[in-house]
Parts: sequence; structure tokens; C-alpha cells
Amino acid sequence: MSEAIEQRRMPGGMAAEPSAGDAALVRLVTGFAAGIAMLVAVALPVMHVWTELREENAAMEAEARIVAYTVSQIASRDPDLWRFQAARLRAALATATPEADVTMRVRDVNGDTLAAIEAPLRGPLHGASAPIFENGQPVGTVEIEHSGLHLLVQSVWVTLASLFLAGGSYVALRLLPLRMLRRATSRITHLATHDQLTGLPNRRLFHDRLEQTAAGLKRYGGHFAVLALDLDRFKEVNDTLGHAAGDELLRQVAKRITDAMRESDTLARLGGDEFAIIQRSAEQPKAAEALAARLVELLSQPFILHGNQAMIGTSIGIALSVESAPDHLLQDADTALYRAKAEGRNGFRFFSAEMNQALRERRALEQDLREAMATGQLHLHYQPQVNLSTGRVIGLEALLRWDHPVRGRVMPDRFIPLAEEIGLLSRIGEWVLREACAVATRWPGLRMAVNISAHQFQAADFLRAVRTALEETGLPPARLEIEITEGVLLTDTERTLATLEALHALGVSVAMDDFGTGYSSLGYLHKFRFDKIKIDRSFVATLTDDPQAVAIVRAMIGITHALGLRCNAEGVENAVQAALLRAEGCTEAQGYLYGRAVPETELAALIESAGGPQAEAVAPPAAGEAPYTPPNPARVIQ
Ligand SMILES: Nc1nc2c(ncn2[C@@H]2O[C@H](COP(=O)(O)O[C@H]3[C@@H](O)[C@H](n4cnc5c(=O)[nH]c(N)nc54)O[C@@H]3COP(=O)(O)O)[C@@H](O)[C@H]2O)c(=O)[nH]1
Repeated sequence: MSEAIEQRRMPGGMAAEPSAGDAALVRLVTGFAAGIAMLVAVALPVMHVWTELREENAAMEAEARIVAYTVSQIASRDPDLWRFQAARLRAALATATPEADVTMRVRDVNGDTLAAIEAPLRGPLHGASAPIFENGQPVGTVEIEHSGLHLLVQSVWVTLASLFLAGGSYVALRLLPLRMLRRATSRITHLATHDQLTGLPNRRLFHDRLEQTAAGLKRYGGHFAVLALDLDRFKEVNDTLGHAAGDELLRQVAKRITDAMRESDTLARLGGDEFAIIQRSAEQPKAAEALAARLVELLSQPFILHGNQAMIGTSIGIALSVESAPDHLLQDADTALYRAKAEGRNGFRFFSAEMNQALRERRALEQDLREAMATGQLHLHYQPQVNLSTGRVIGLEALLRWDHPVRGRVMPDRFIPLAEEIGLLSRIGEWVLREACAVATRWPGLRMAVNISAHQFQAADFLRAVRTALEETGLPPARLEIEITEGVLLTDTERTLATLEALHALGVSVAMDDFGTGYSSLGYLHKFRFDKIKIDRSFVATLTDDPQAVAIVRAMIGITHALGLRCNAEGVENAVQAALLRAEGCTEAQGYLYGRAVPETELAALIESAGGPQAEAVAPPAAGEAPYTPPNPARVIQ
């Protein structure tokens, strides 16, 4: 590929002789130019000789007619008598012939020459004749002959001139379209090798330059680095300000990066919000580190897009030519980029071999997760949520489990972020909603809590998935509770608010999960109407030894009372924690003290051991719904 592009280039950026694809066109143009040149070379002299000859013949015919008239004054019908007039005839011819290079003859009717003026004529001859009349009777002819030598000489000159002209027109005809062709070829090459939005080299040209740089390095020595960049929060700008603003942002990003680089470096847009740089410098890795730090800083400065201010950032992965094979440089920089993103974005990381191993593992996990979906390895477990005063079950939280035939149990903390990243979580989430609702219908009176990630919640079809799950299973909406974390509230406030309102309108309740772990929890409580707050288990875990945790939990519970919300303490593992929470006024709890998450088949025993479901359960059975009876585990579908 490298040669394919570079061969077509000449110094100054002009494309060189077109190759294979254009060869036919070049041949056609050359053939056409040769044809025109041949026409010019042959046609001009032929036309010249023909017109000159015609004009001279016409002049000679006129002259012959005039001489014939003069001679007719002397003519006699008797040739013998006329022959005696030869001297007079010659004199008449002499007065009629001012030029020396003309031969004139007078012949009688028998063709015998009666008089003549002969000139020494050279070269091809041409002539004309006219009849001589006496009393209306033809008695002879006058003949005039000229030398055609001057015509021949002229023709040679005209031929030479036309050959010169033909050569010129051949060159002009061949050059003109070839130049146009080259310009077109150069434009096509540019289109094929550059990104139209930013004007930067595209992925194809980037690989080409990478090959060249690596080849140069092999021959002349030196170092270079490849930097892979990905914009943070680009999608948010696109979604909130529109695609025109997204395009403008990409152009401004390209300009900022270009301004920060040296001319000898190459910046390319690989697609979407991905950019890559080849940085030549003898001082690697210092130079790459300095450039990456500069870019992180530059791209975190605000952008003004059609009057709106947008804040983004960039994550950068760096691979060094001394450490990565030339054909792995971009891939390795990408691996480092992935690590930079995973470690919190808006920073840079150098590639190390250990990252490859992590990436391979991630890819294997990704592949396994796709298979898990298809082969039914995913299933739900249910953790009871209890009334803190009675310890009896009032609800269930559906928790996803993955049982892999070789890996064993993979916990959701490990595979849910991956499913989100590879776009599988929507499908998984839809299944979880439907399955949890279906199970809830078999446990009347209990509320079913389902975890929804930020990504799922923001998806366009989330509300549709909730409605479908309720309709298909027939679960009363009041028995479904959606658990979201503060992360959901970080973006697109208007839309999030509308979705929360729509859930309320449906009759579904919403709980804020992991309360206290985000950074502006109180602000969100003021903005959104939650039904329940779940105190994060990290506060519950330290309740017994940390007076500060007690103070925080007390404040949280106070807030729920003030706002009239239900309060659930997560991760209650012992009776002391439960007693403390009860004393502070917390009403609900869940945790290992009351039971771990179990498959549906084990739920009956768990609920019975807690004294059965709470009689005044938060969500009483809907009209027509049977009251709670422990199900026969054999009937339970997993
Ligand atoms: N979007 C979705 N997220 C889901 C789904 N299923 C689970 N999750 C989220 O994954 C995270 C980890 O869940 P898990 O490993 O299942 O852990 C839960 C409980 O097992 C654990 N827990 C419960 N009681 C105790 C306890 O006493 N001690 C202790 N150390 N851990 C306990 O807590 C997790 C439940 O947390 P929460 O959701 O905050 O109530 C977790 O964030 C899940 O939300 C899914 O289907 N979709």
C-alpha cells in the first residue's frame, strides 16, 4: 500500500505518471493527439498545392485565351498559307509573353507547330490551352506551359511548417488532457487518503506514513512514537448540541492538535473521535510524554461551538518504536489508550507488554459473554429486602449472575461494565426486566427491585422495555421498583427528569441506589422525586466502629424522613448494625443478615425462615392477584 500511494506523488505534491488504471486513458489521449498531428501534417501541404495549382491553371487559361484572340487576327483557314505567317505569329507571342519562364506554342488543326517561344523550364510542368478561331471556325490552338518548380519548393516549406505545427499540436493535445488527468488523479488520491471533515490524513494514509517512518528508521536510525487519542464526552456534545456542533468540535480539535505538533509529525483522523499521531524525535519517550501532557491540557480547555461552550477531554495511549514492532505500533497505542480510559480518562498511558495480556483476557471475556447470552448462562438471583422492625420480607432485589462452564461464577461487577461497553447491556437489561417481572408475579405482595445502569436508563427504548415487561408479564406497575445510581443523573438532566416522571406516571417506583457515594447527592434529591433512598453499604459496614459513619447515616435517615421517602440500609451483616439503624429510624434493610441473593427455587425457604412476607407489605396484592403462598419449587422456572 505504501508504494501505491507514494508512487503517484511527485515533489510538490503533484501526482506522477498515472499508473495501471489510468493507462488506457493515457493511451486513448495519446492516440487522439497522434491522429490530430497526422491530419495537420498531411492536410496542410495537400491543401496548399491544390489551391495554388488551381489558381495558376485558371490564370494560364485566361492568358491562353487572350493570346489565342491576338493570334486569331493573323490566323488563316489554310494551314499552308498560315505557315508563312510564322514570323508574325512569333512576334505576337513575344508581345503577349512578358515572363521568361513561359513556353508558348501555336499549333494548326493538324497539331503542327506554326510558331513557338520556348523557355528553359525545370521541374514539374503544368499548362493550359485555348482554341484559335477564324470566322468562327477553329483553325488551331495556343498552348502555354509553366514550370511548377516554385510550387514544389513552396510545398516543401509548407510541409516542413505543417510538420512543425503537427508536432506542436501533438505535444499540446497530449499534455493538456494529461495535466487535467493528473489534476483529477491528484484530487482523487487526496480524497482517498484524507478525511474530508478535518482535511487531515485518514487511516489509510496514516498506515502508509507509519510504514515509511518505520522503513526510514530501519535505514537511517532514530526513534518515533505513535500516540492514539480518543475524545472524552464527544458523544455527549453530539447528542446535546447536534451533529453540526460535533463536526465543528472535531475541526477545532484537529486545529488545536496540529498547532501543538511539529511540522515533521503526522496527525491523522482515524474515524469518529479517534485521532493518531506519529511523532519523530530522538528524545523518546520524553518527547511523547511532553506532547501527550500538552494535548491533555489543551483539549480540556473549553470549546465554543456555535455560541455554546463545550468541555471535553482526551485520553491518550502511547507506543514507542523501540518497544513495539512497526506493524503493532498503532494497536499497542490503542491498548494503552484503552487502559488510560479505564483509569479515569483525560490522561495518557505508555504501552507495556502486560497490557496485551489484559486485553487478550478482556477479548476472551467479551466473546464468552456473547455466547452466554445465546446459551442461557445468565440468570437472576434474588436478595430479600426486609422491614427492619419485624425482619420480615417486603421485597426482592433481582441480581444478575453468570455461570460460565469453565470460568465458574462471574460476578456482575466484572461483566456489566463490559456488556455496557460492547453494547450488549440493553438486550441483557430487557431480559432482566422481563424475567424479574415474571418472577415477581409468582410472589404476590412483594415489590421487585431491578438495577438499571446509567447507560440503560438513558437509552431511547428504556421506557418501552419497562412497559413491555409489565404488559407481557401482567405485573402491576406498583410492584416494580427501578434502582438507579447518581451516575444516571449526571447527564442530560431534562431527559432524565422526563424519564423519571414517565416512570412515576406508569406507577413504577424509583429508588436511589448507593446513596452517599456520589458527590452531590443532596442536589439531586431536590431536583428529582425518588420513592426510596438506599444507604450505601460502605456506611453500614463502618457503623459500629466509626462515629462519623453514625453521624452520616443519621443525617441520611433524617433527610428521608424530611422528604417523606422510604429508607433502605444496604449490606446489613449483623444484628448490631441492624439495631443501630433501627434506633436511627431506618425502616428497611437488606444484607447477608437477612439472606444472600439466591435463585428463585430457594426463595420460599428464605422467606419462610424470615417469618414469611410482611403482612402489611408495601405493595399489597393487586385486584385479582392471589395472596402469597409459598410456591412449589418444582414449578419454578429458572
Ligand atoms: N445494571 C444492572 N446492574 C446489576 C444487575 N445485577 C447486579 N447489578 C449490579 O452489580 C453490582 C454488584 O452486584 P452483586 O455482586 O450482585 O452484589 C450485590 C449484593 O450481592 C451485594 N450485597 C448484598 N448484601 C450484602 C452484604 O451484606 N454484604 C456485602 N458485602 N455485599 C452485599 O451488594 C450488591 C447489591 O448492590 P446494590 O445494587 O447497590 O443494591 C451492584 O452494583 C449491582 O447493582 C443488573 O441486572 N443490572
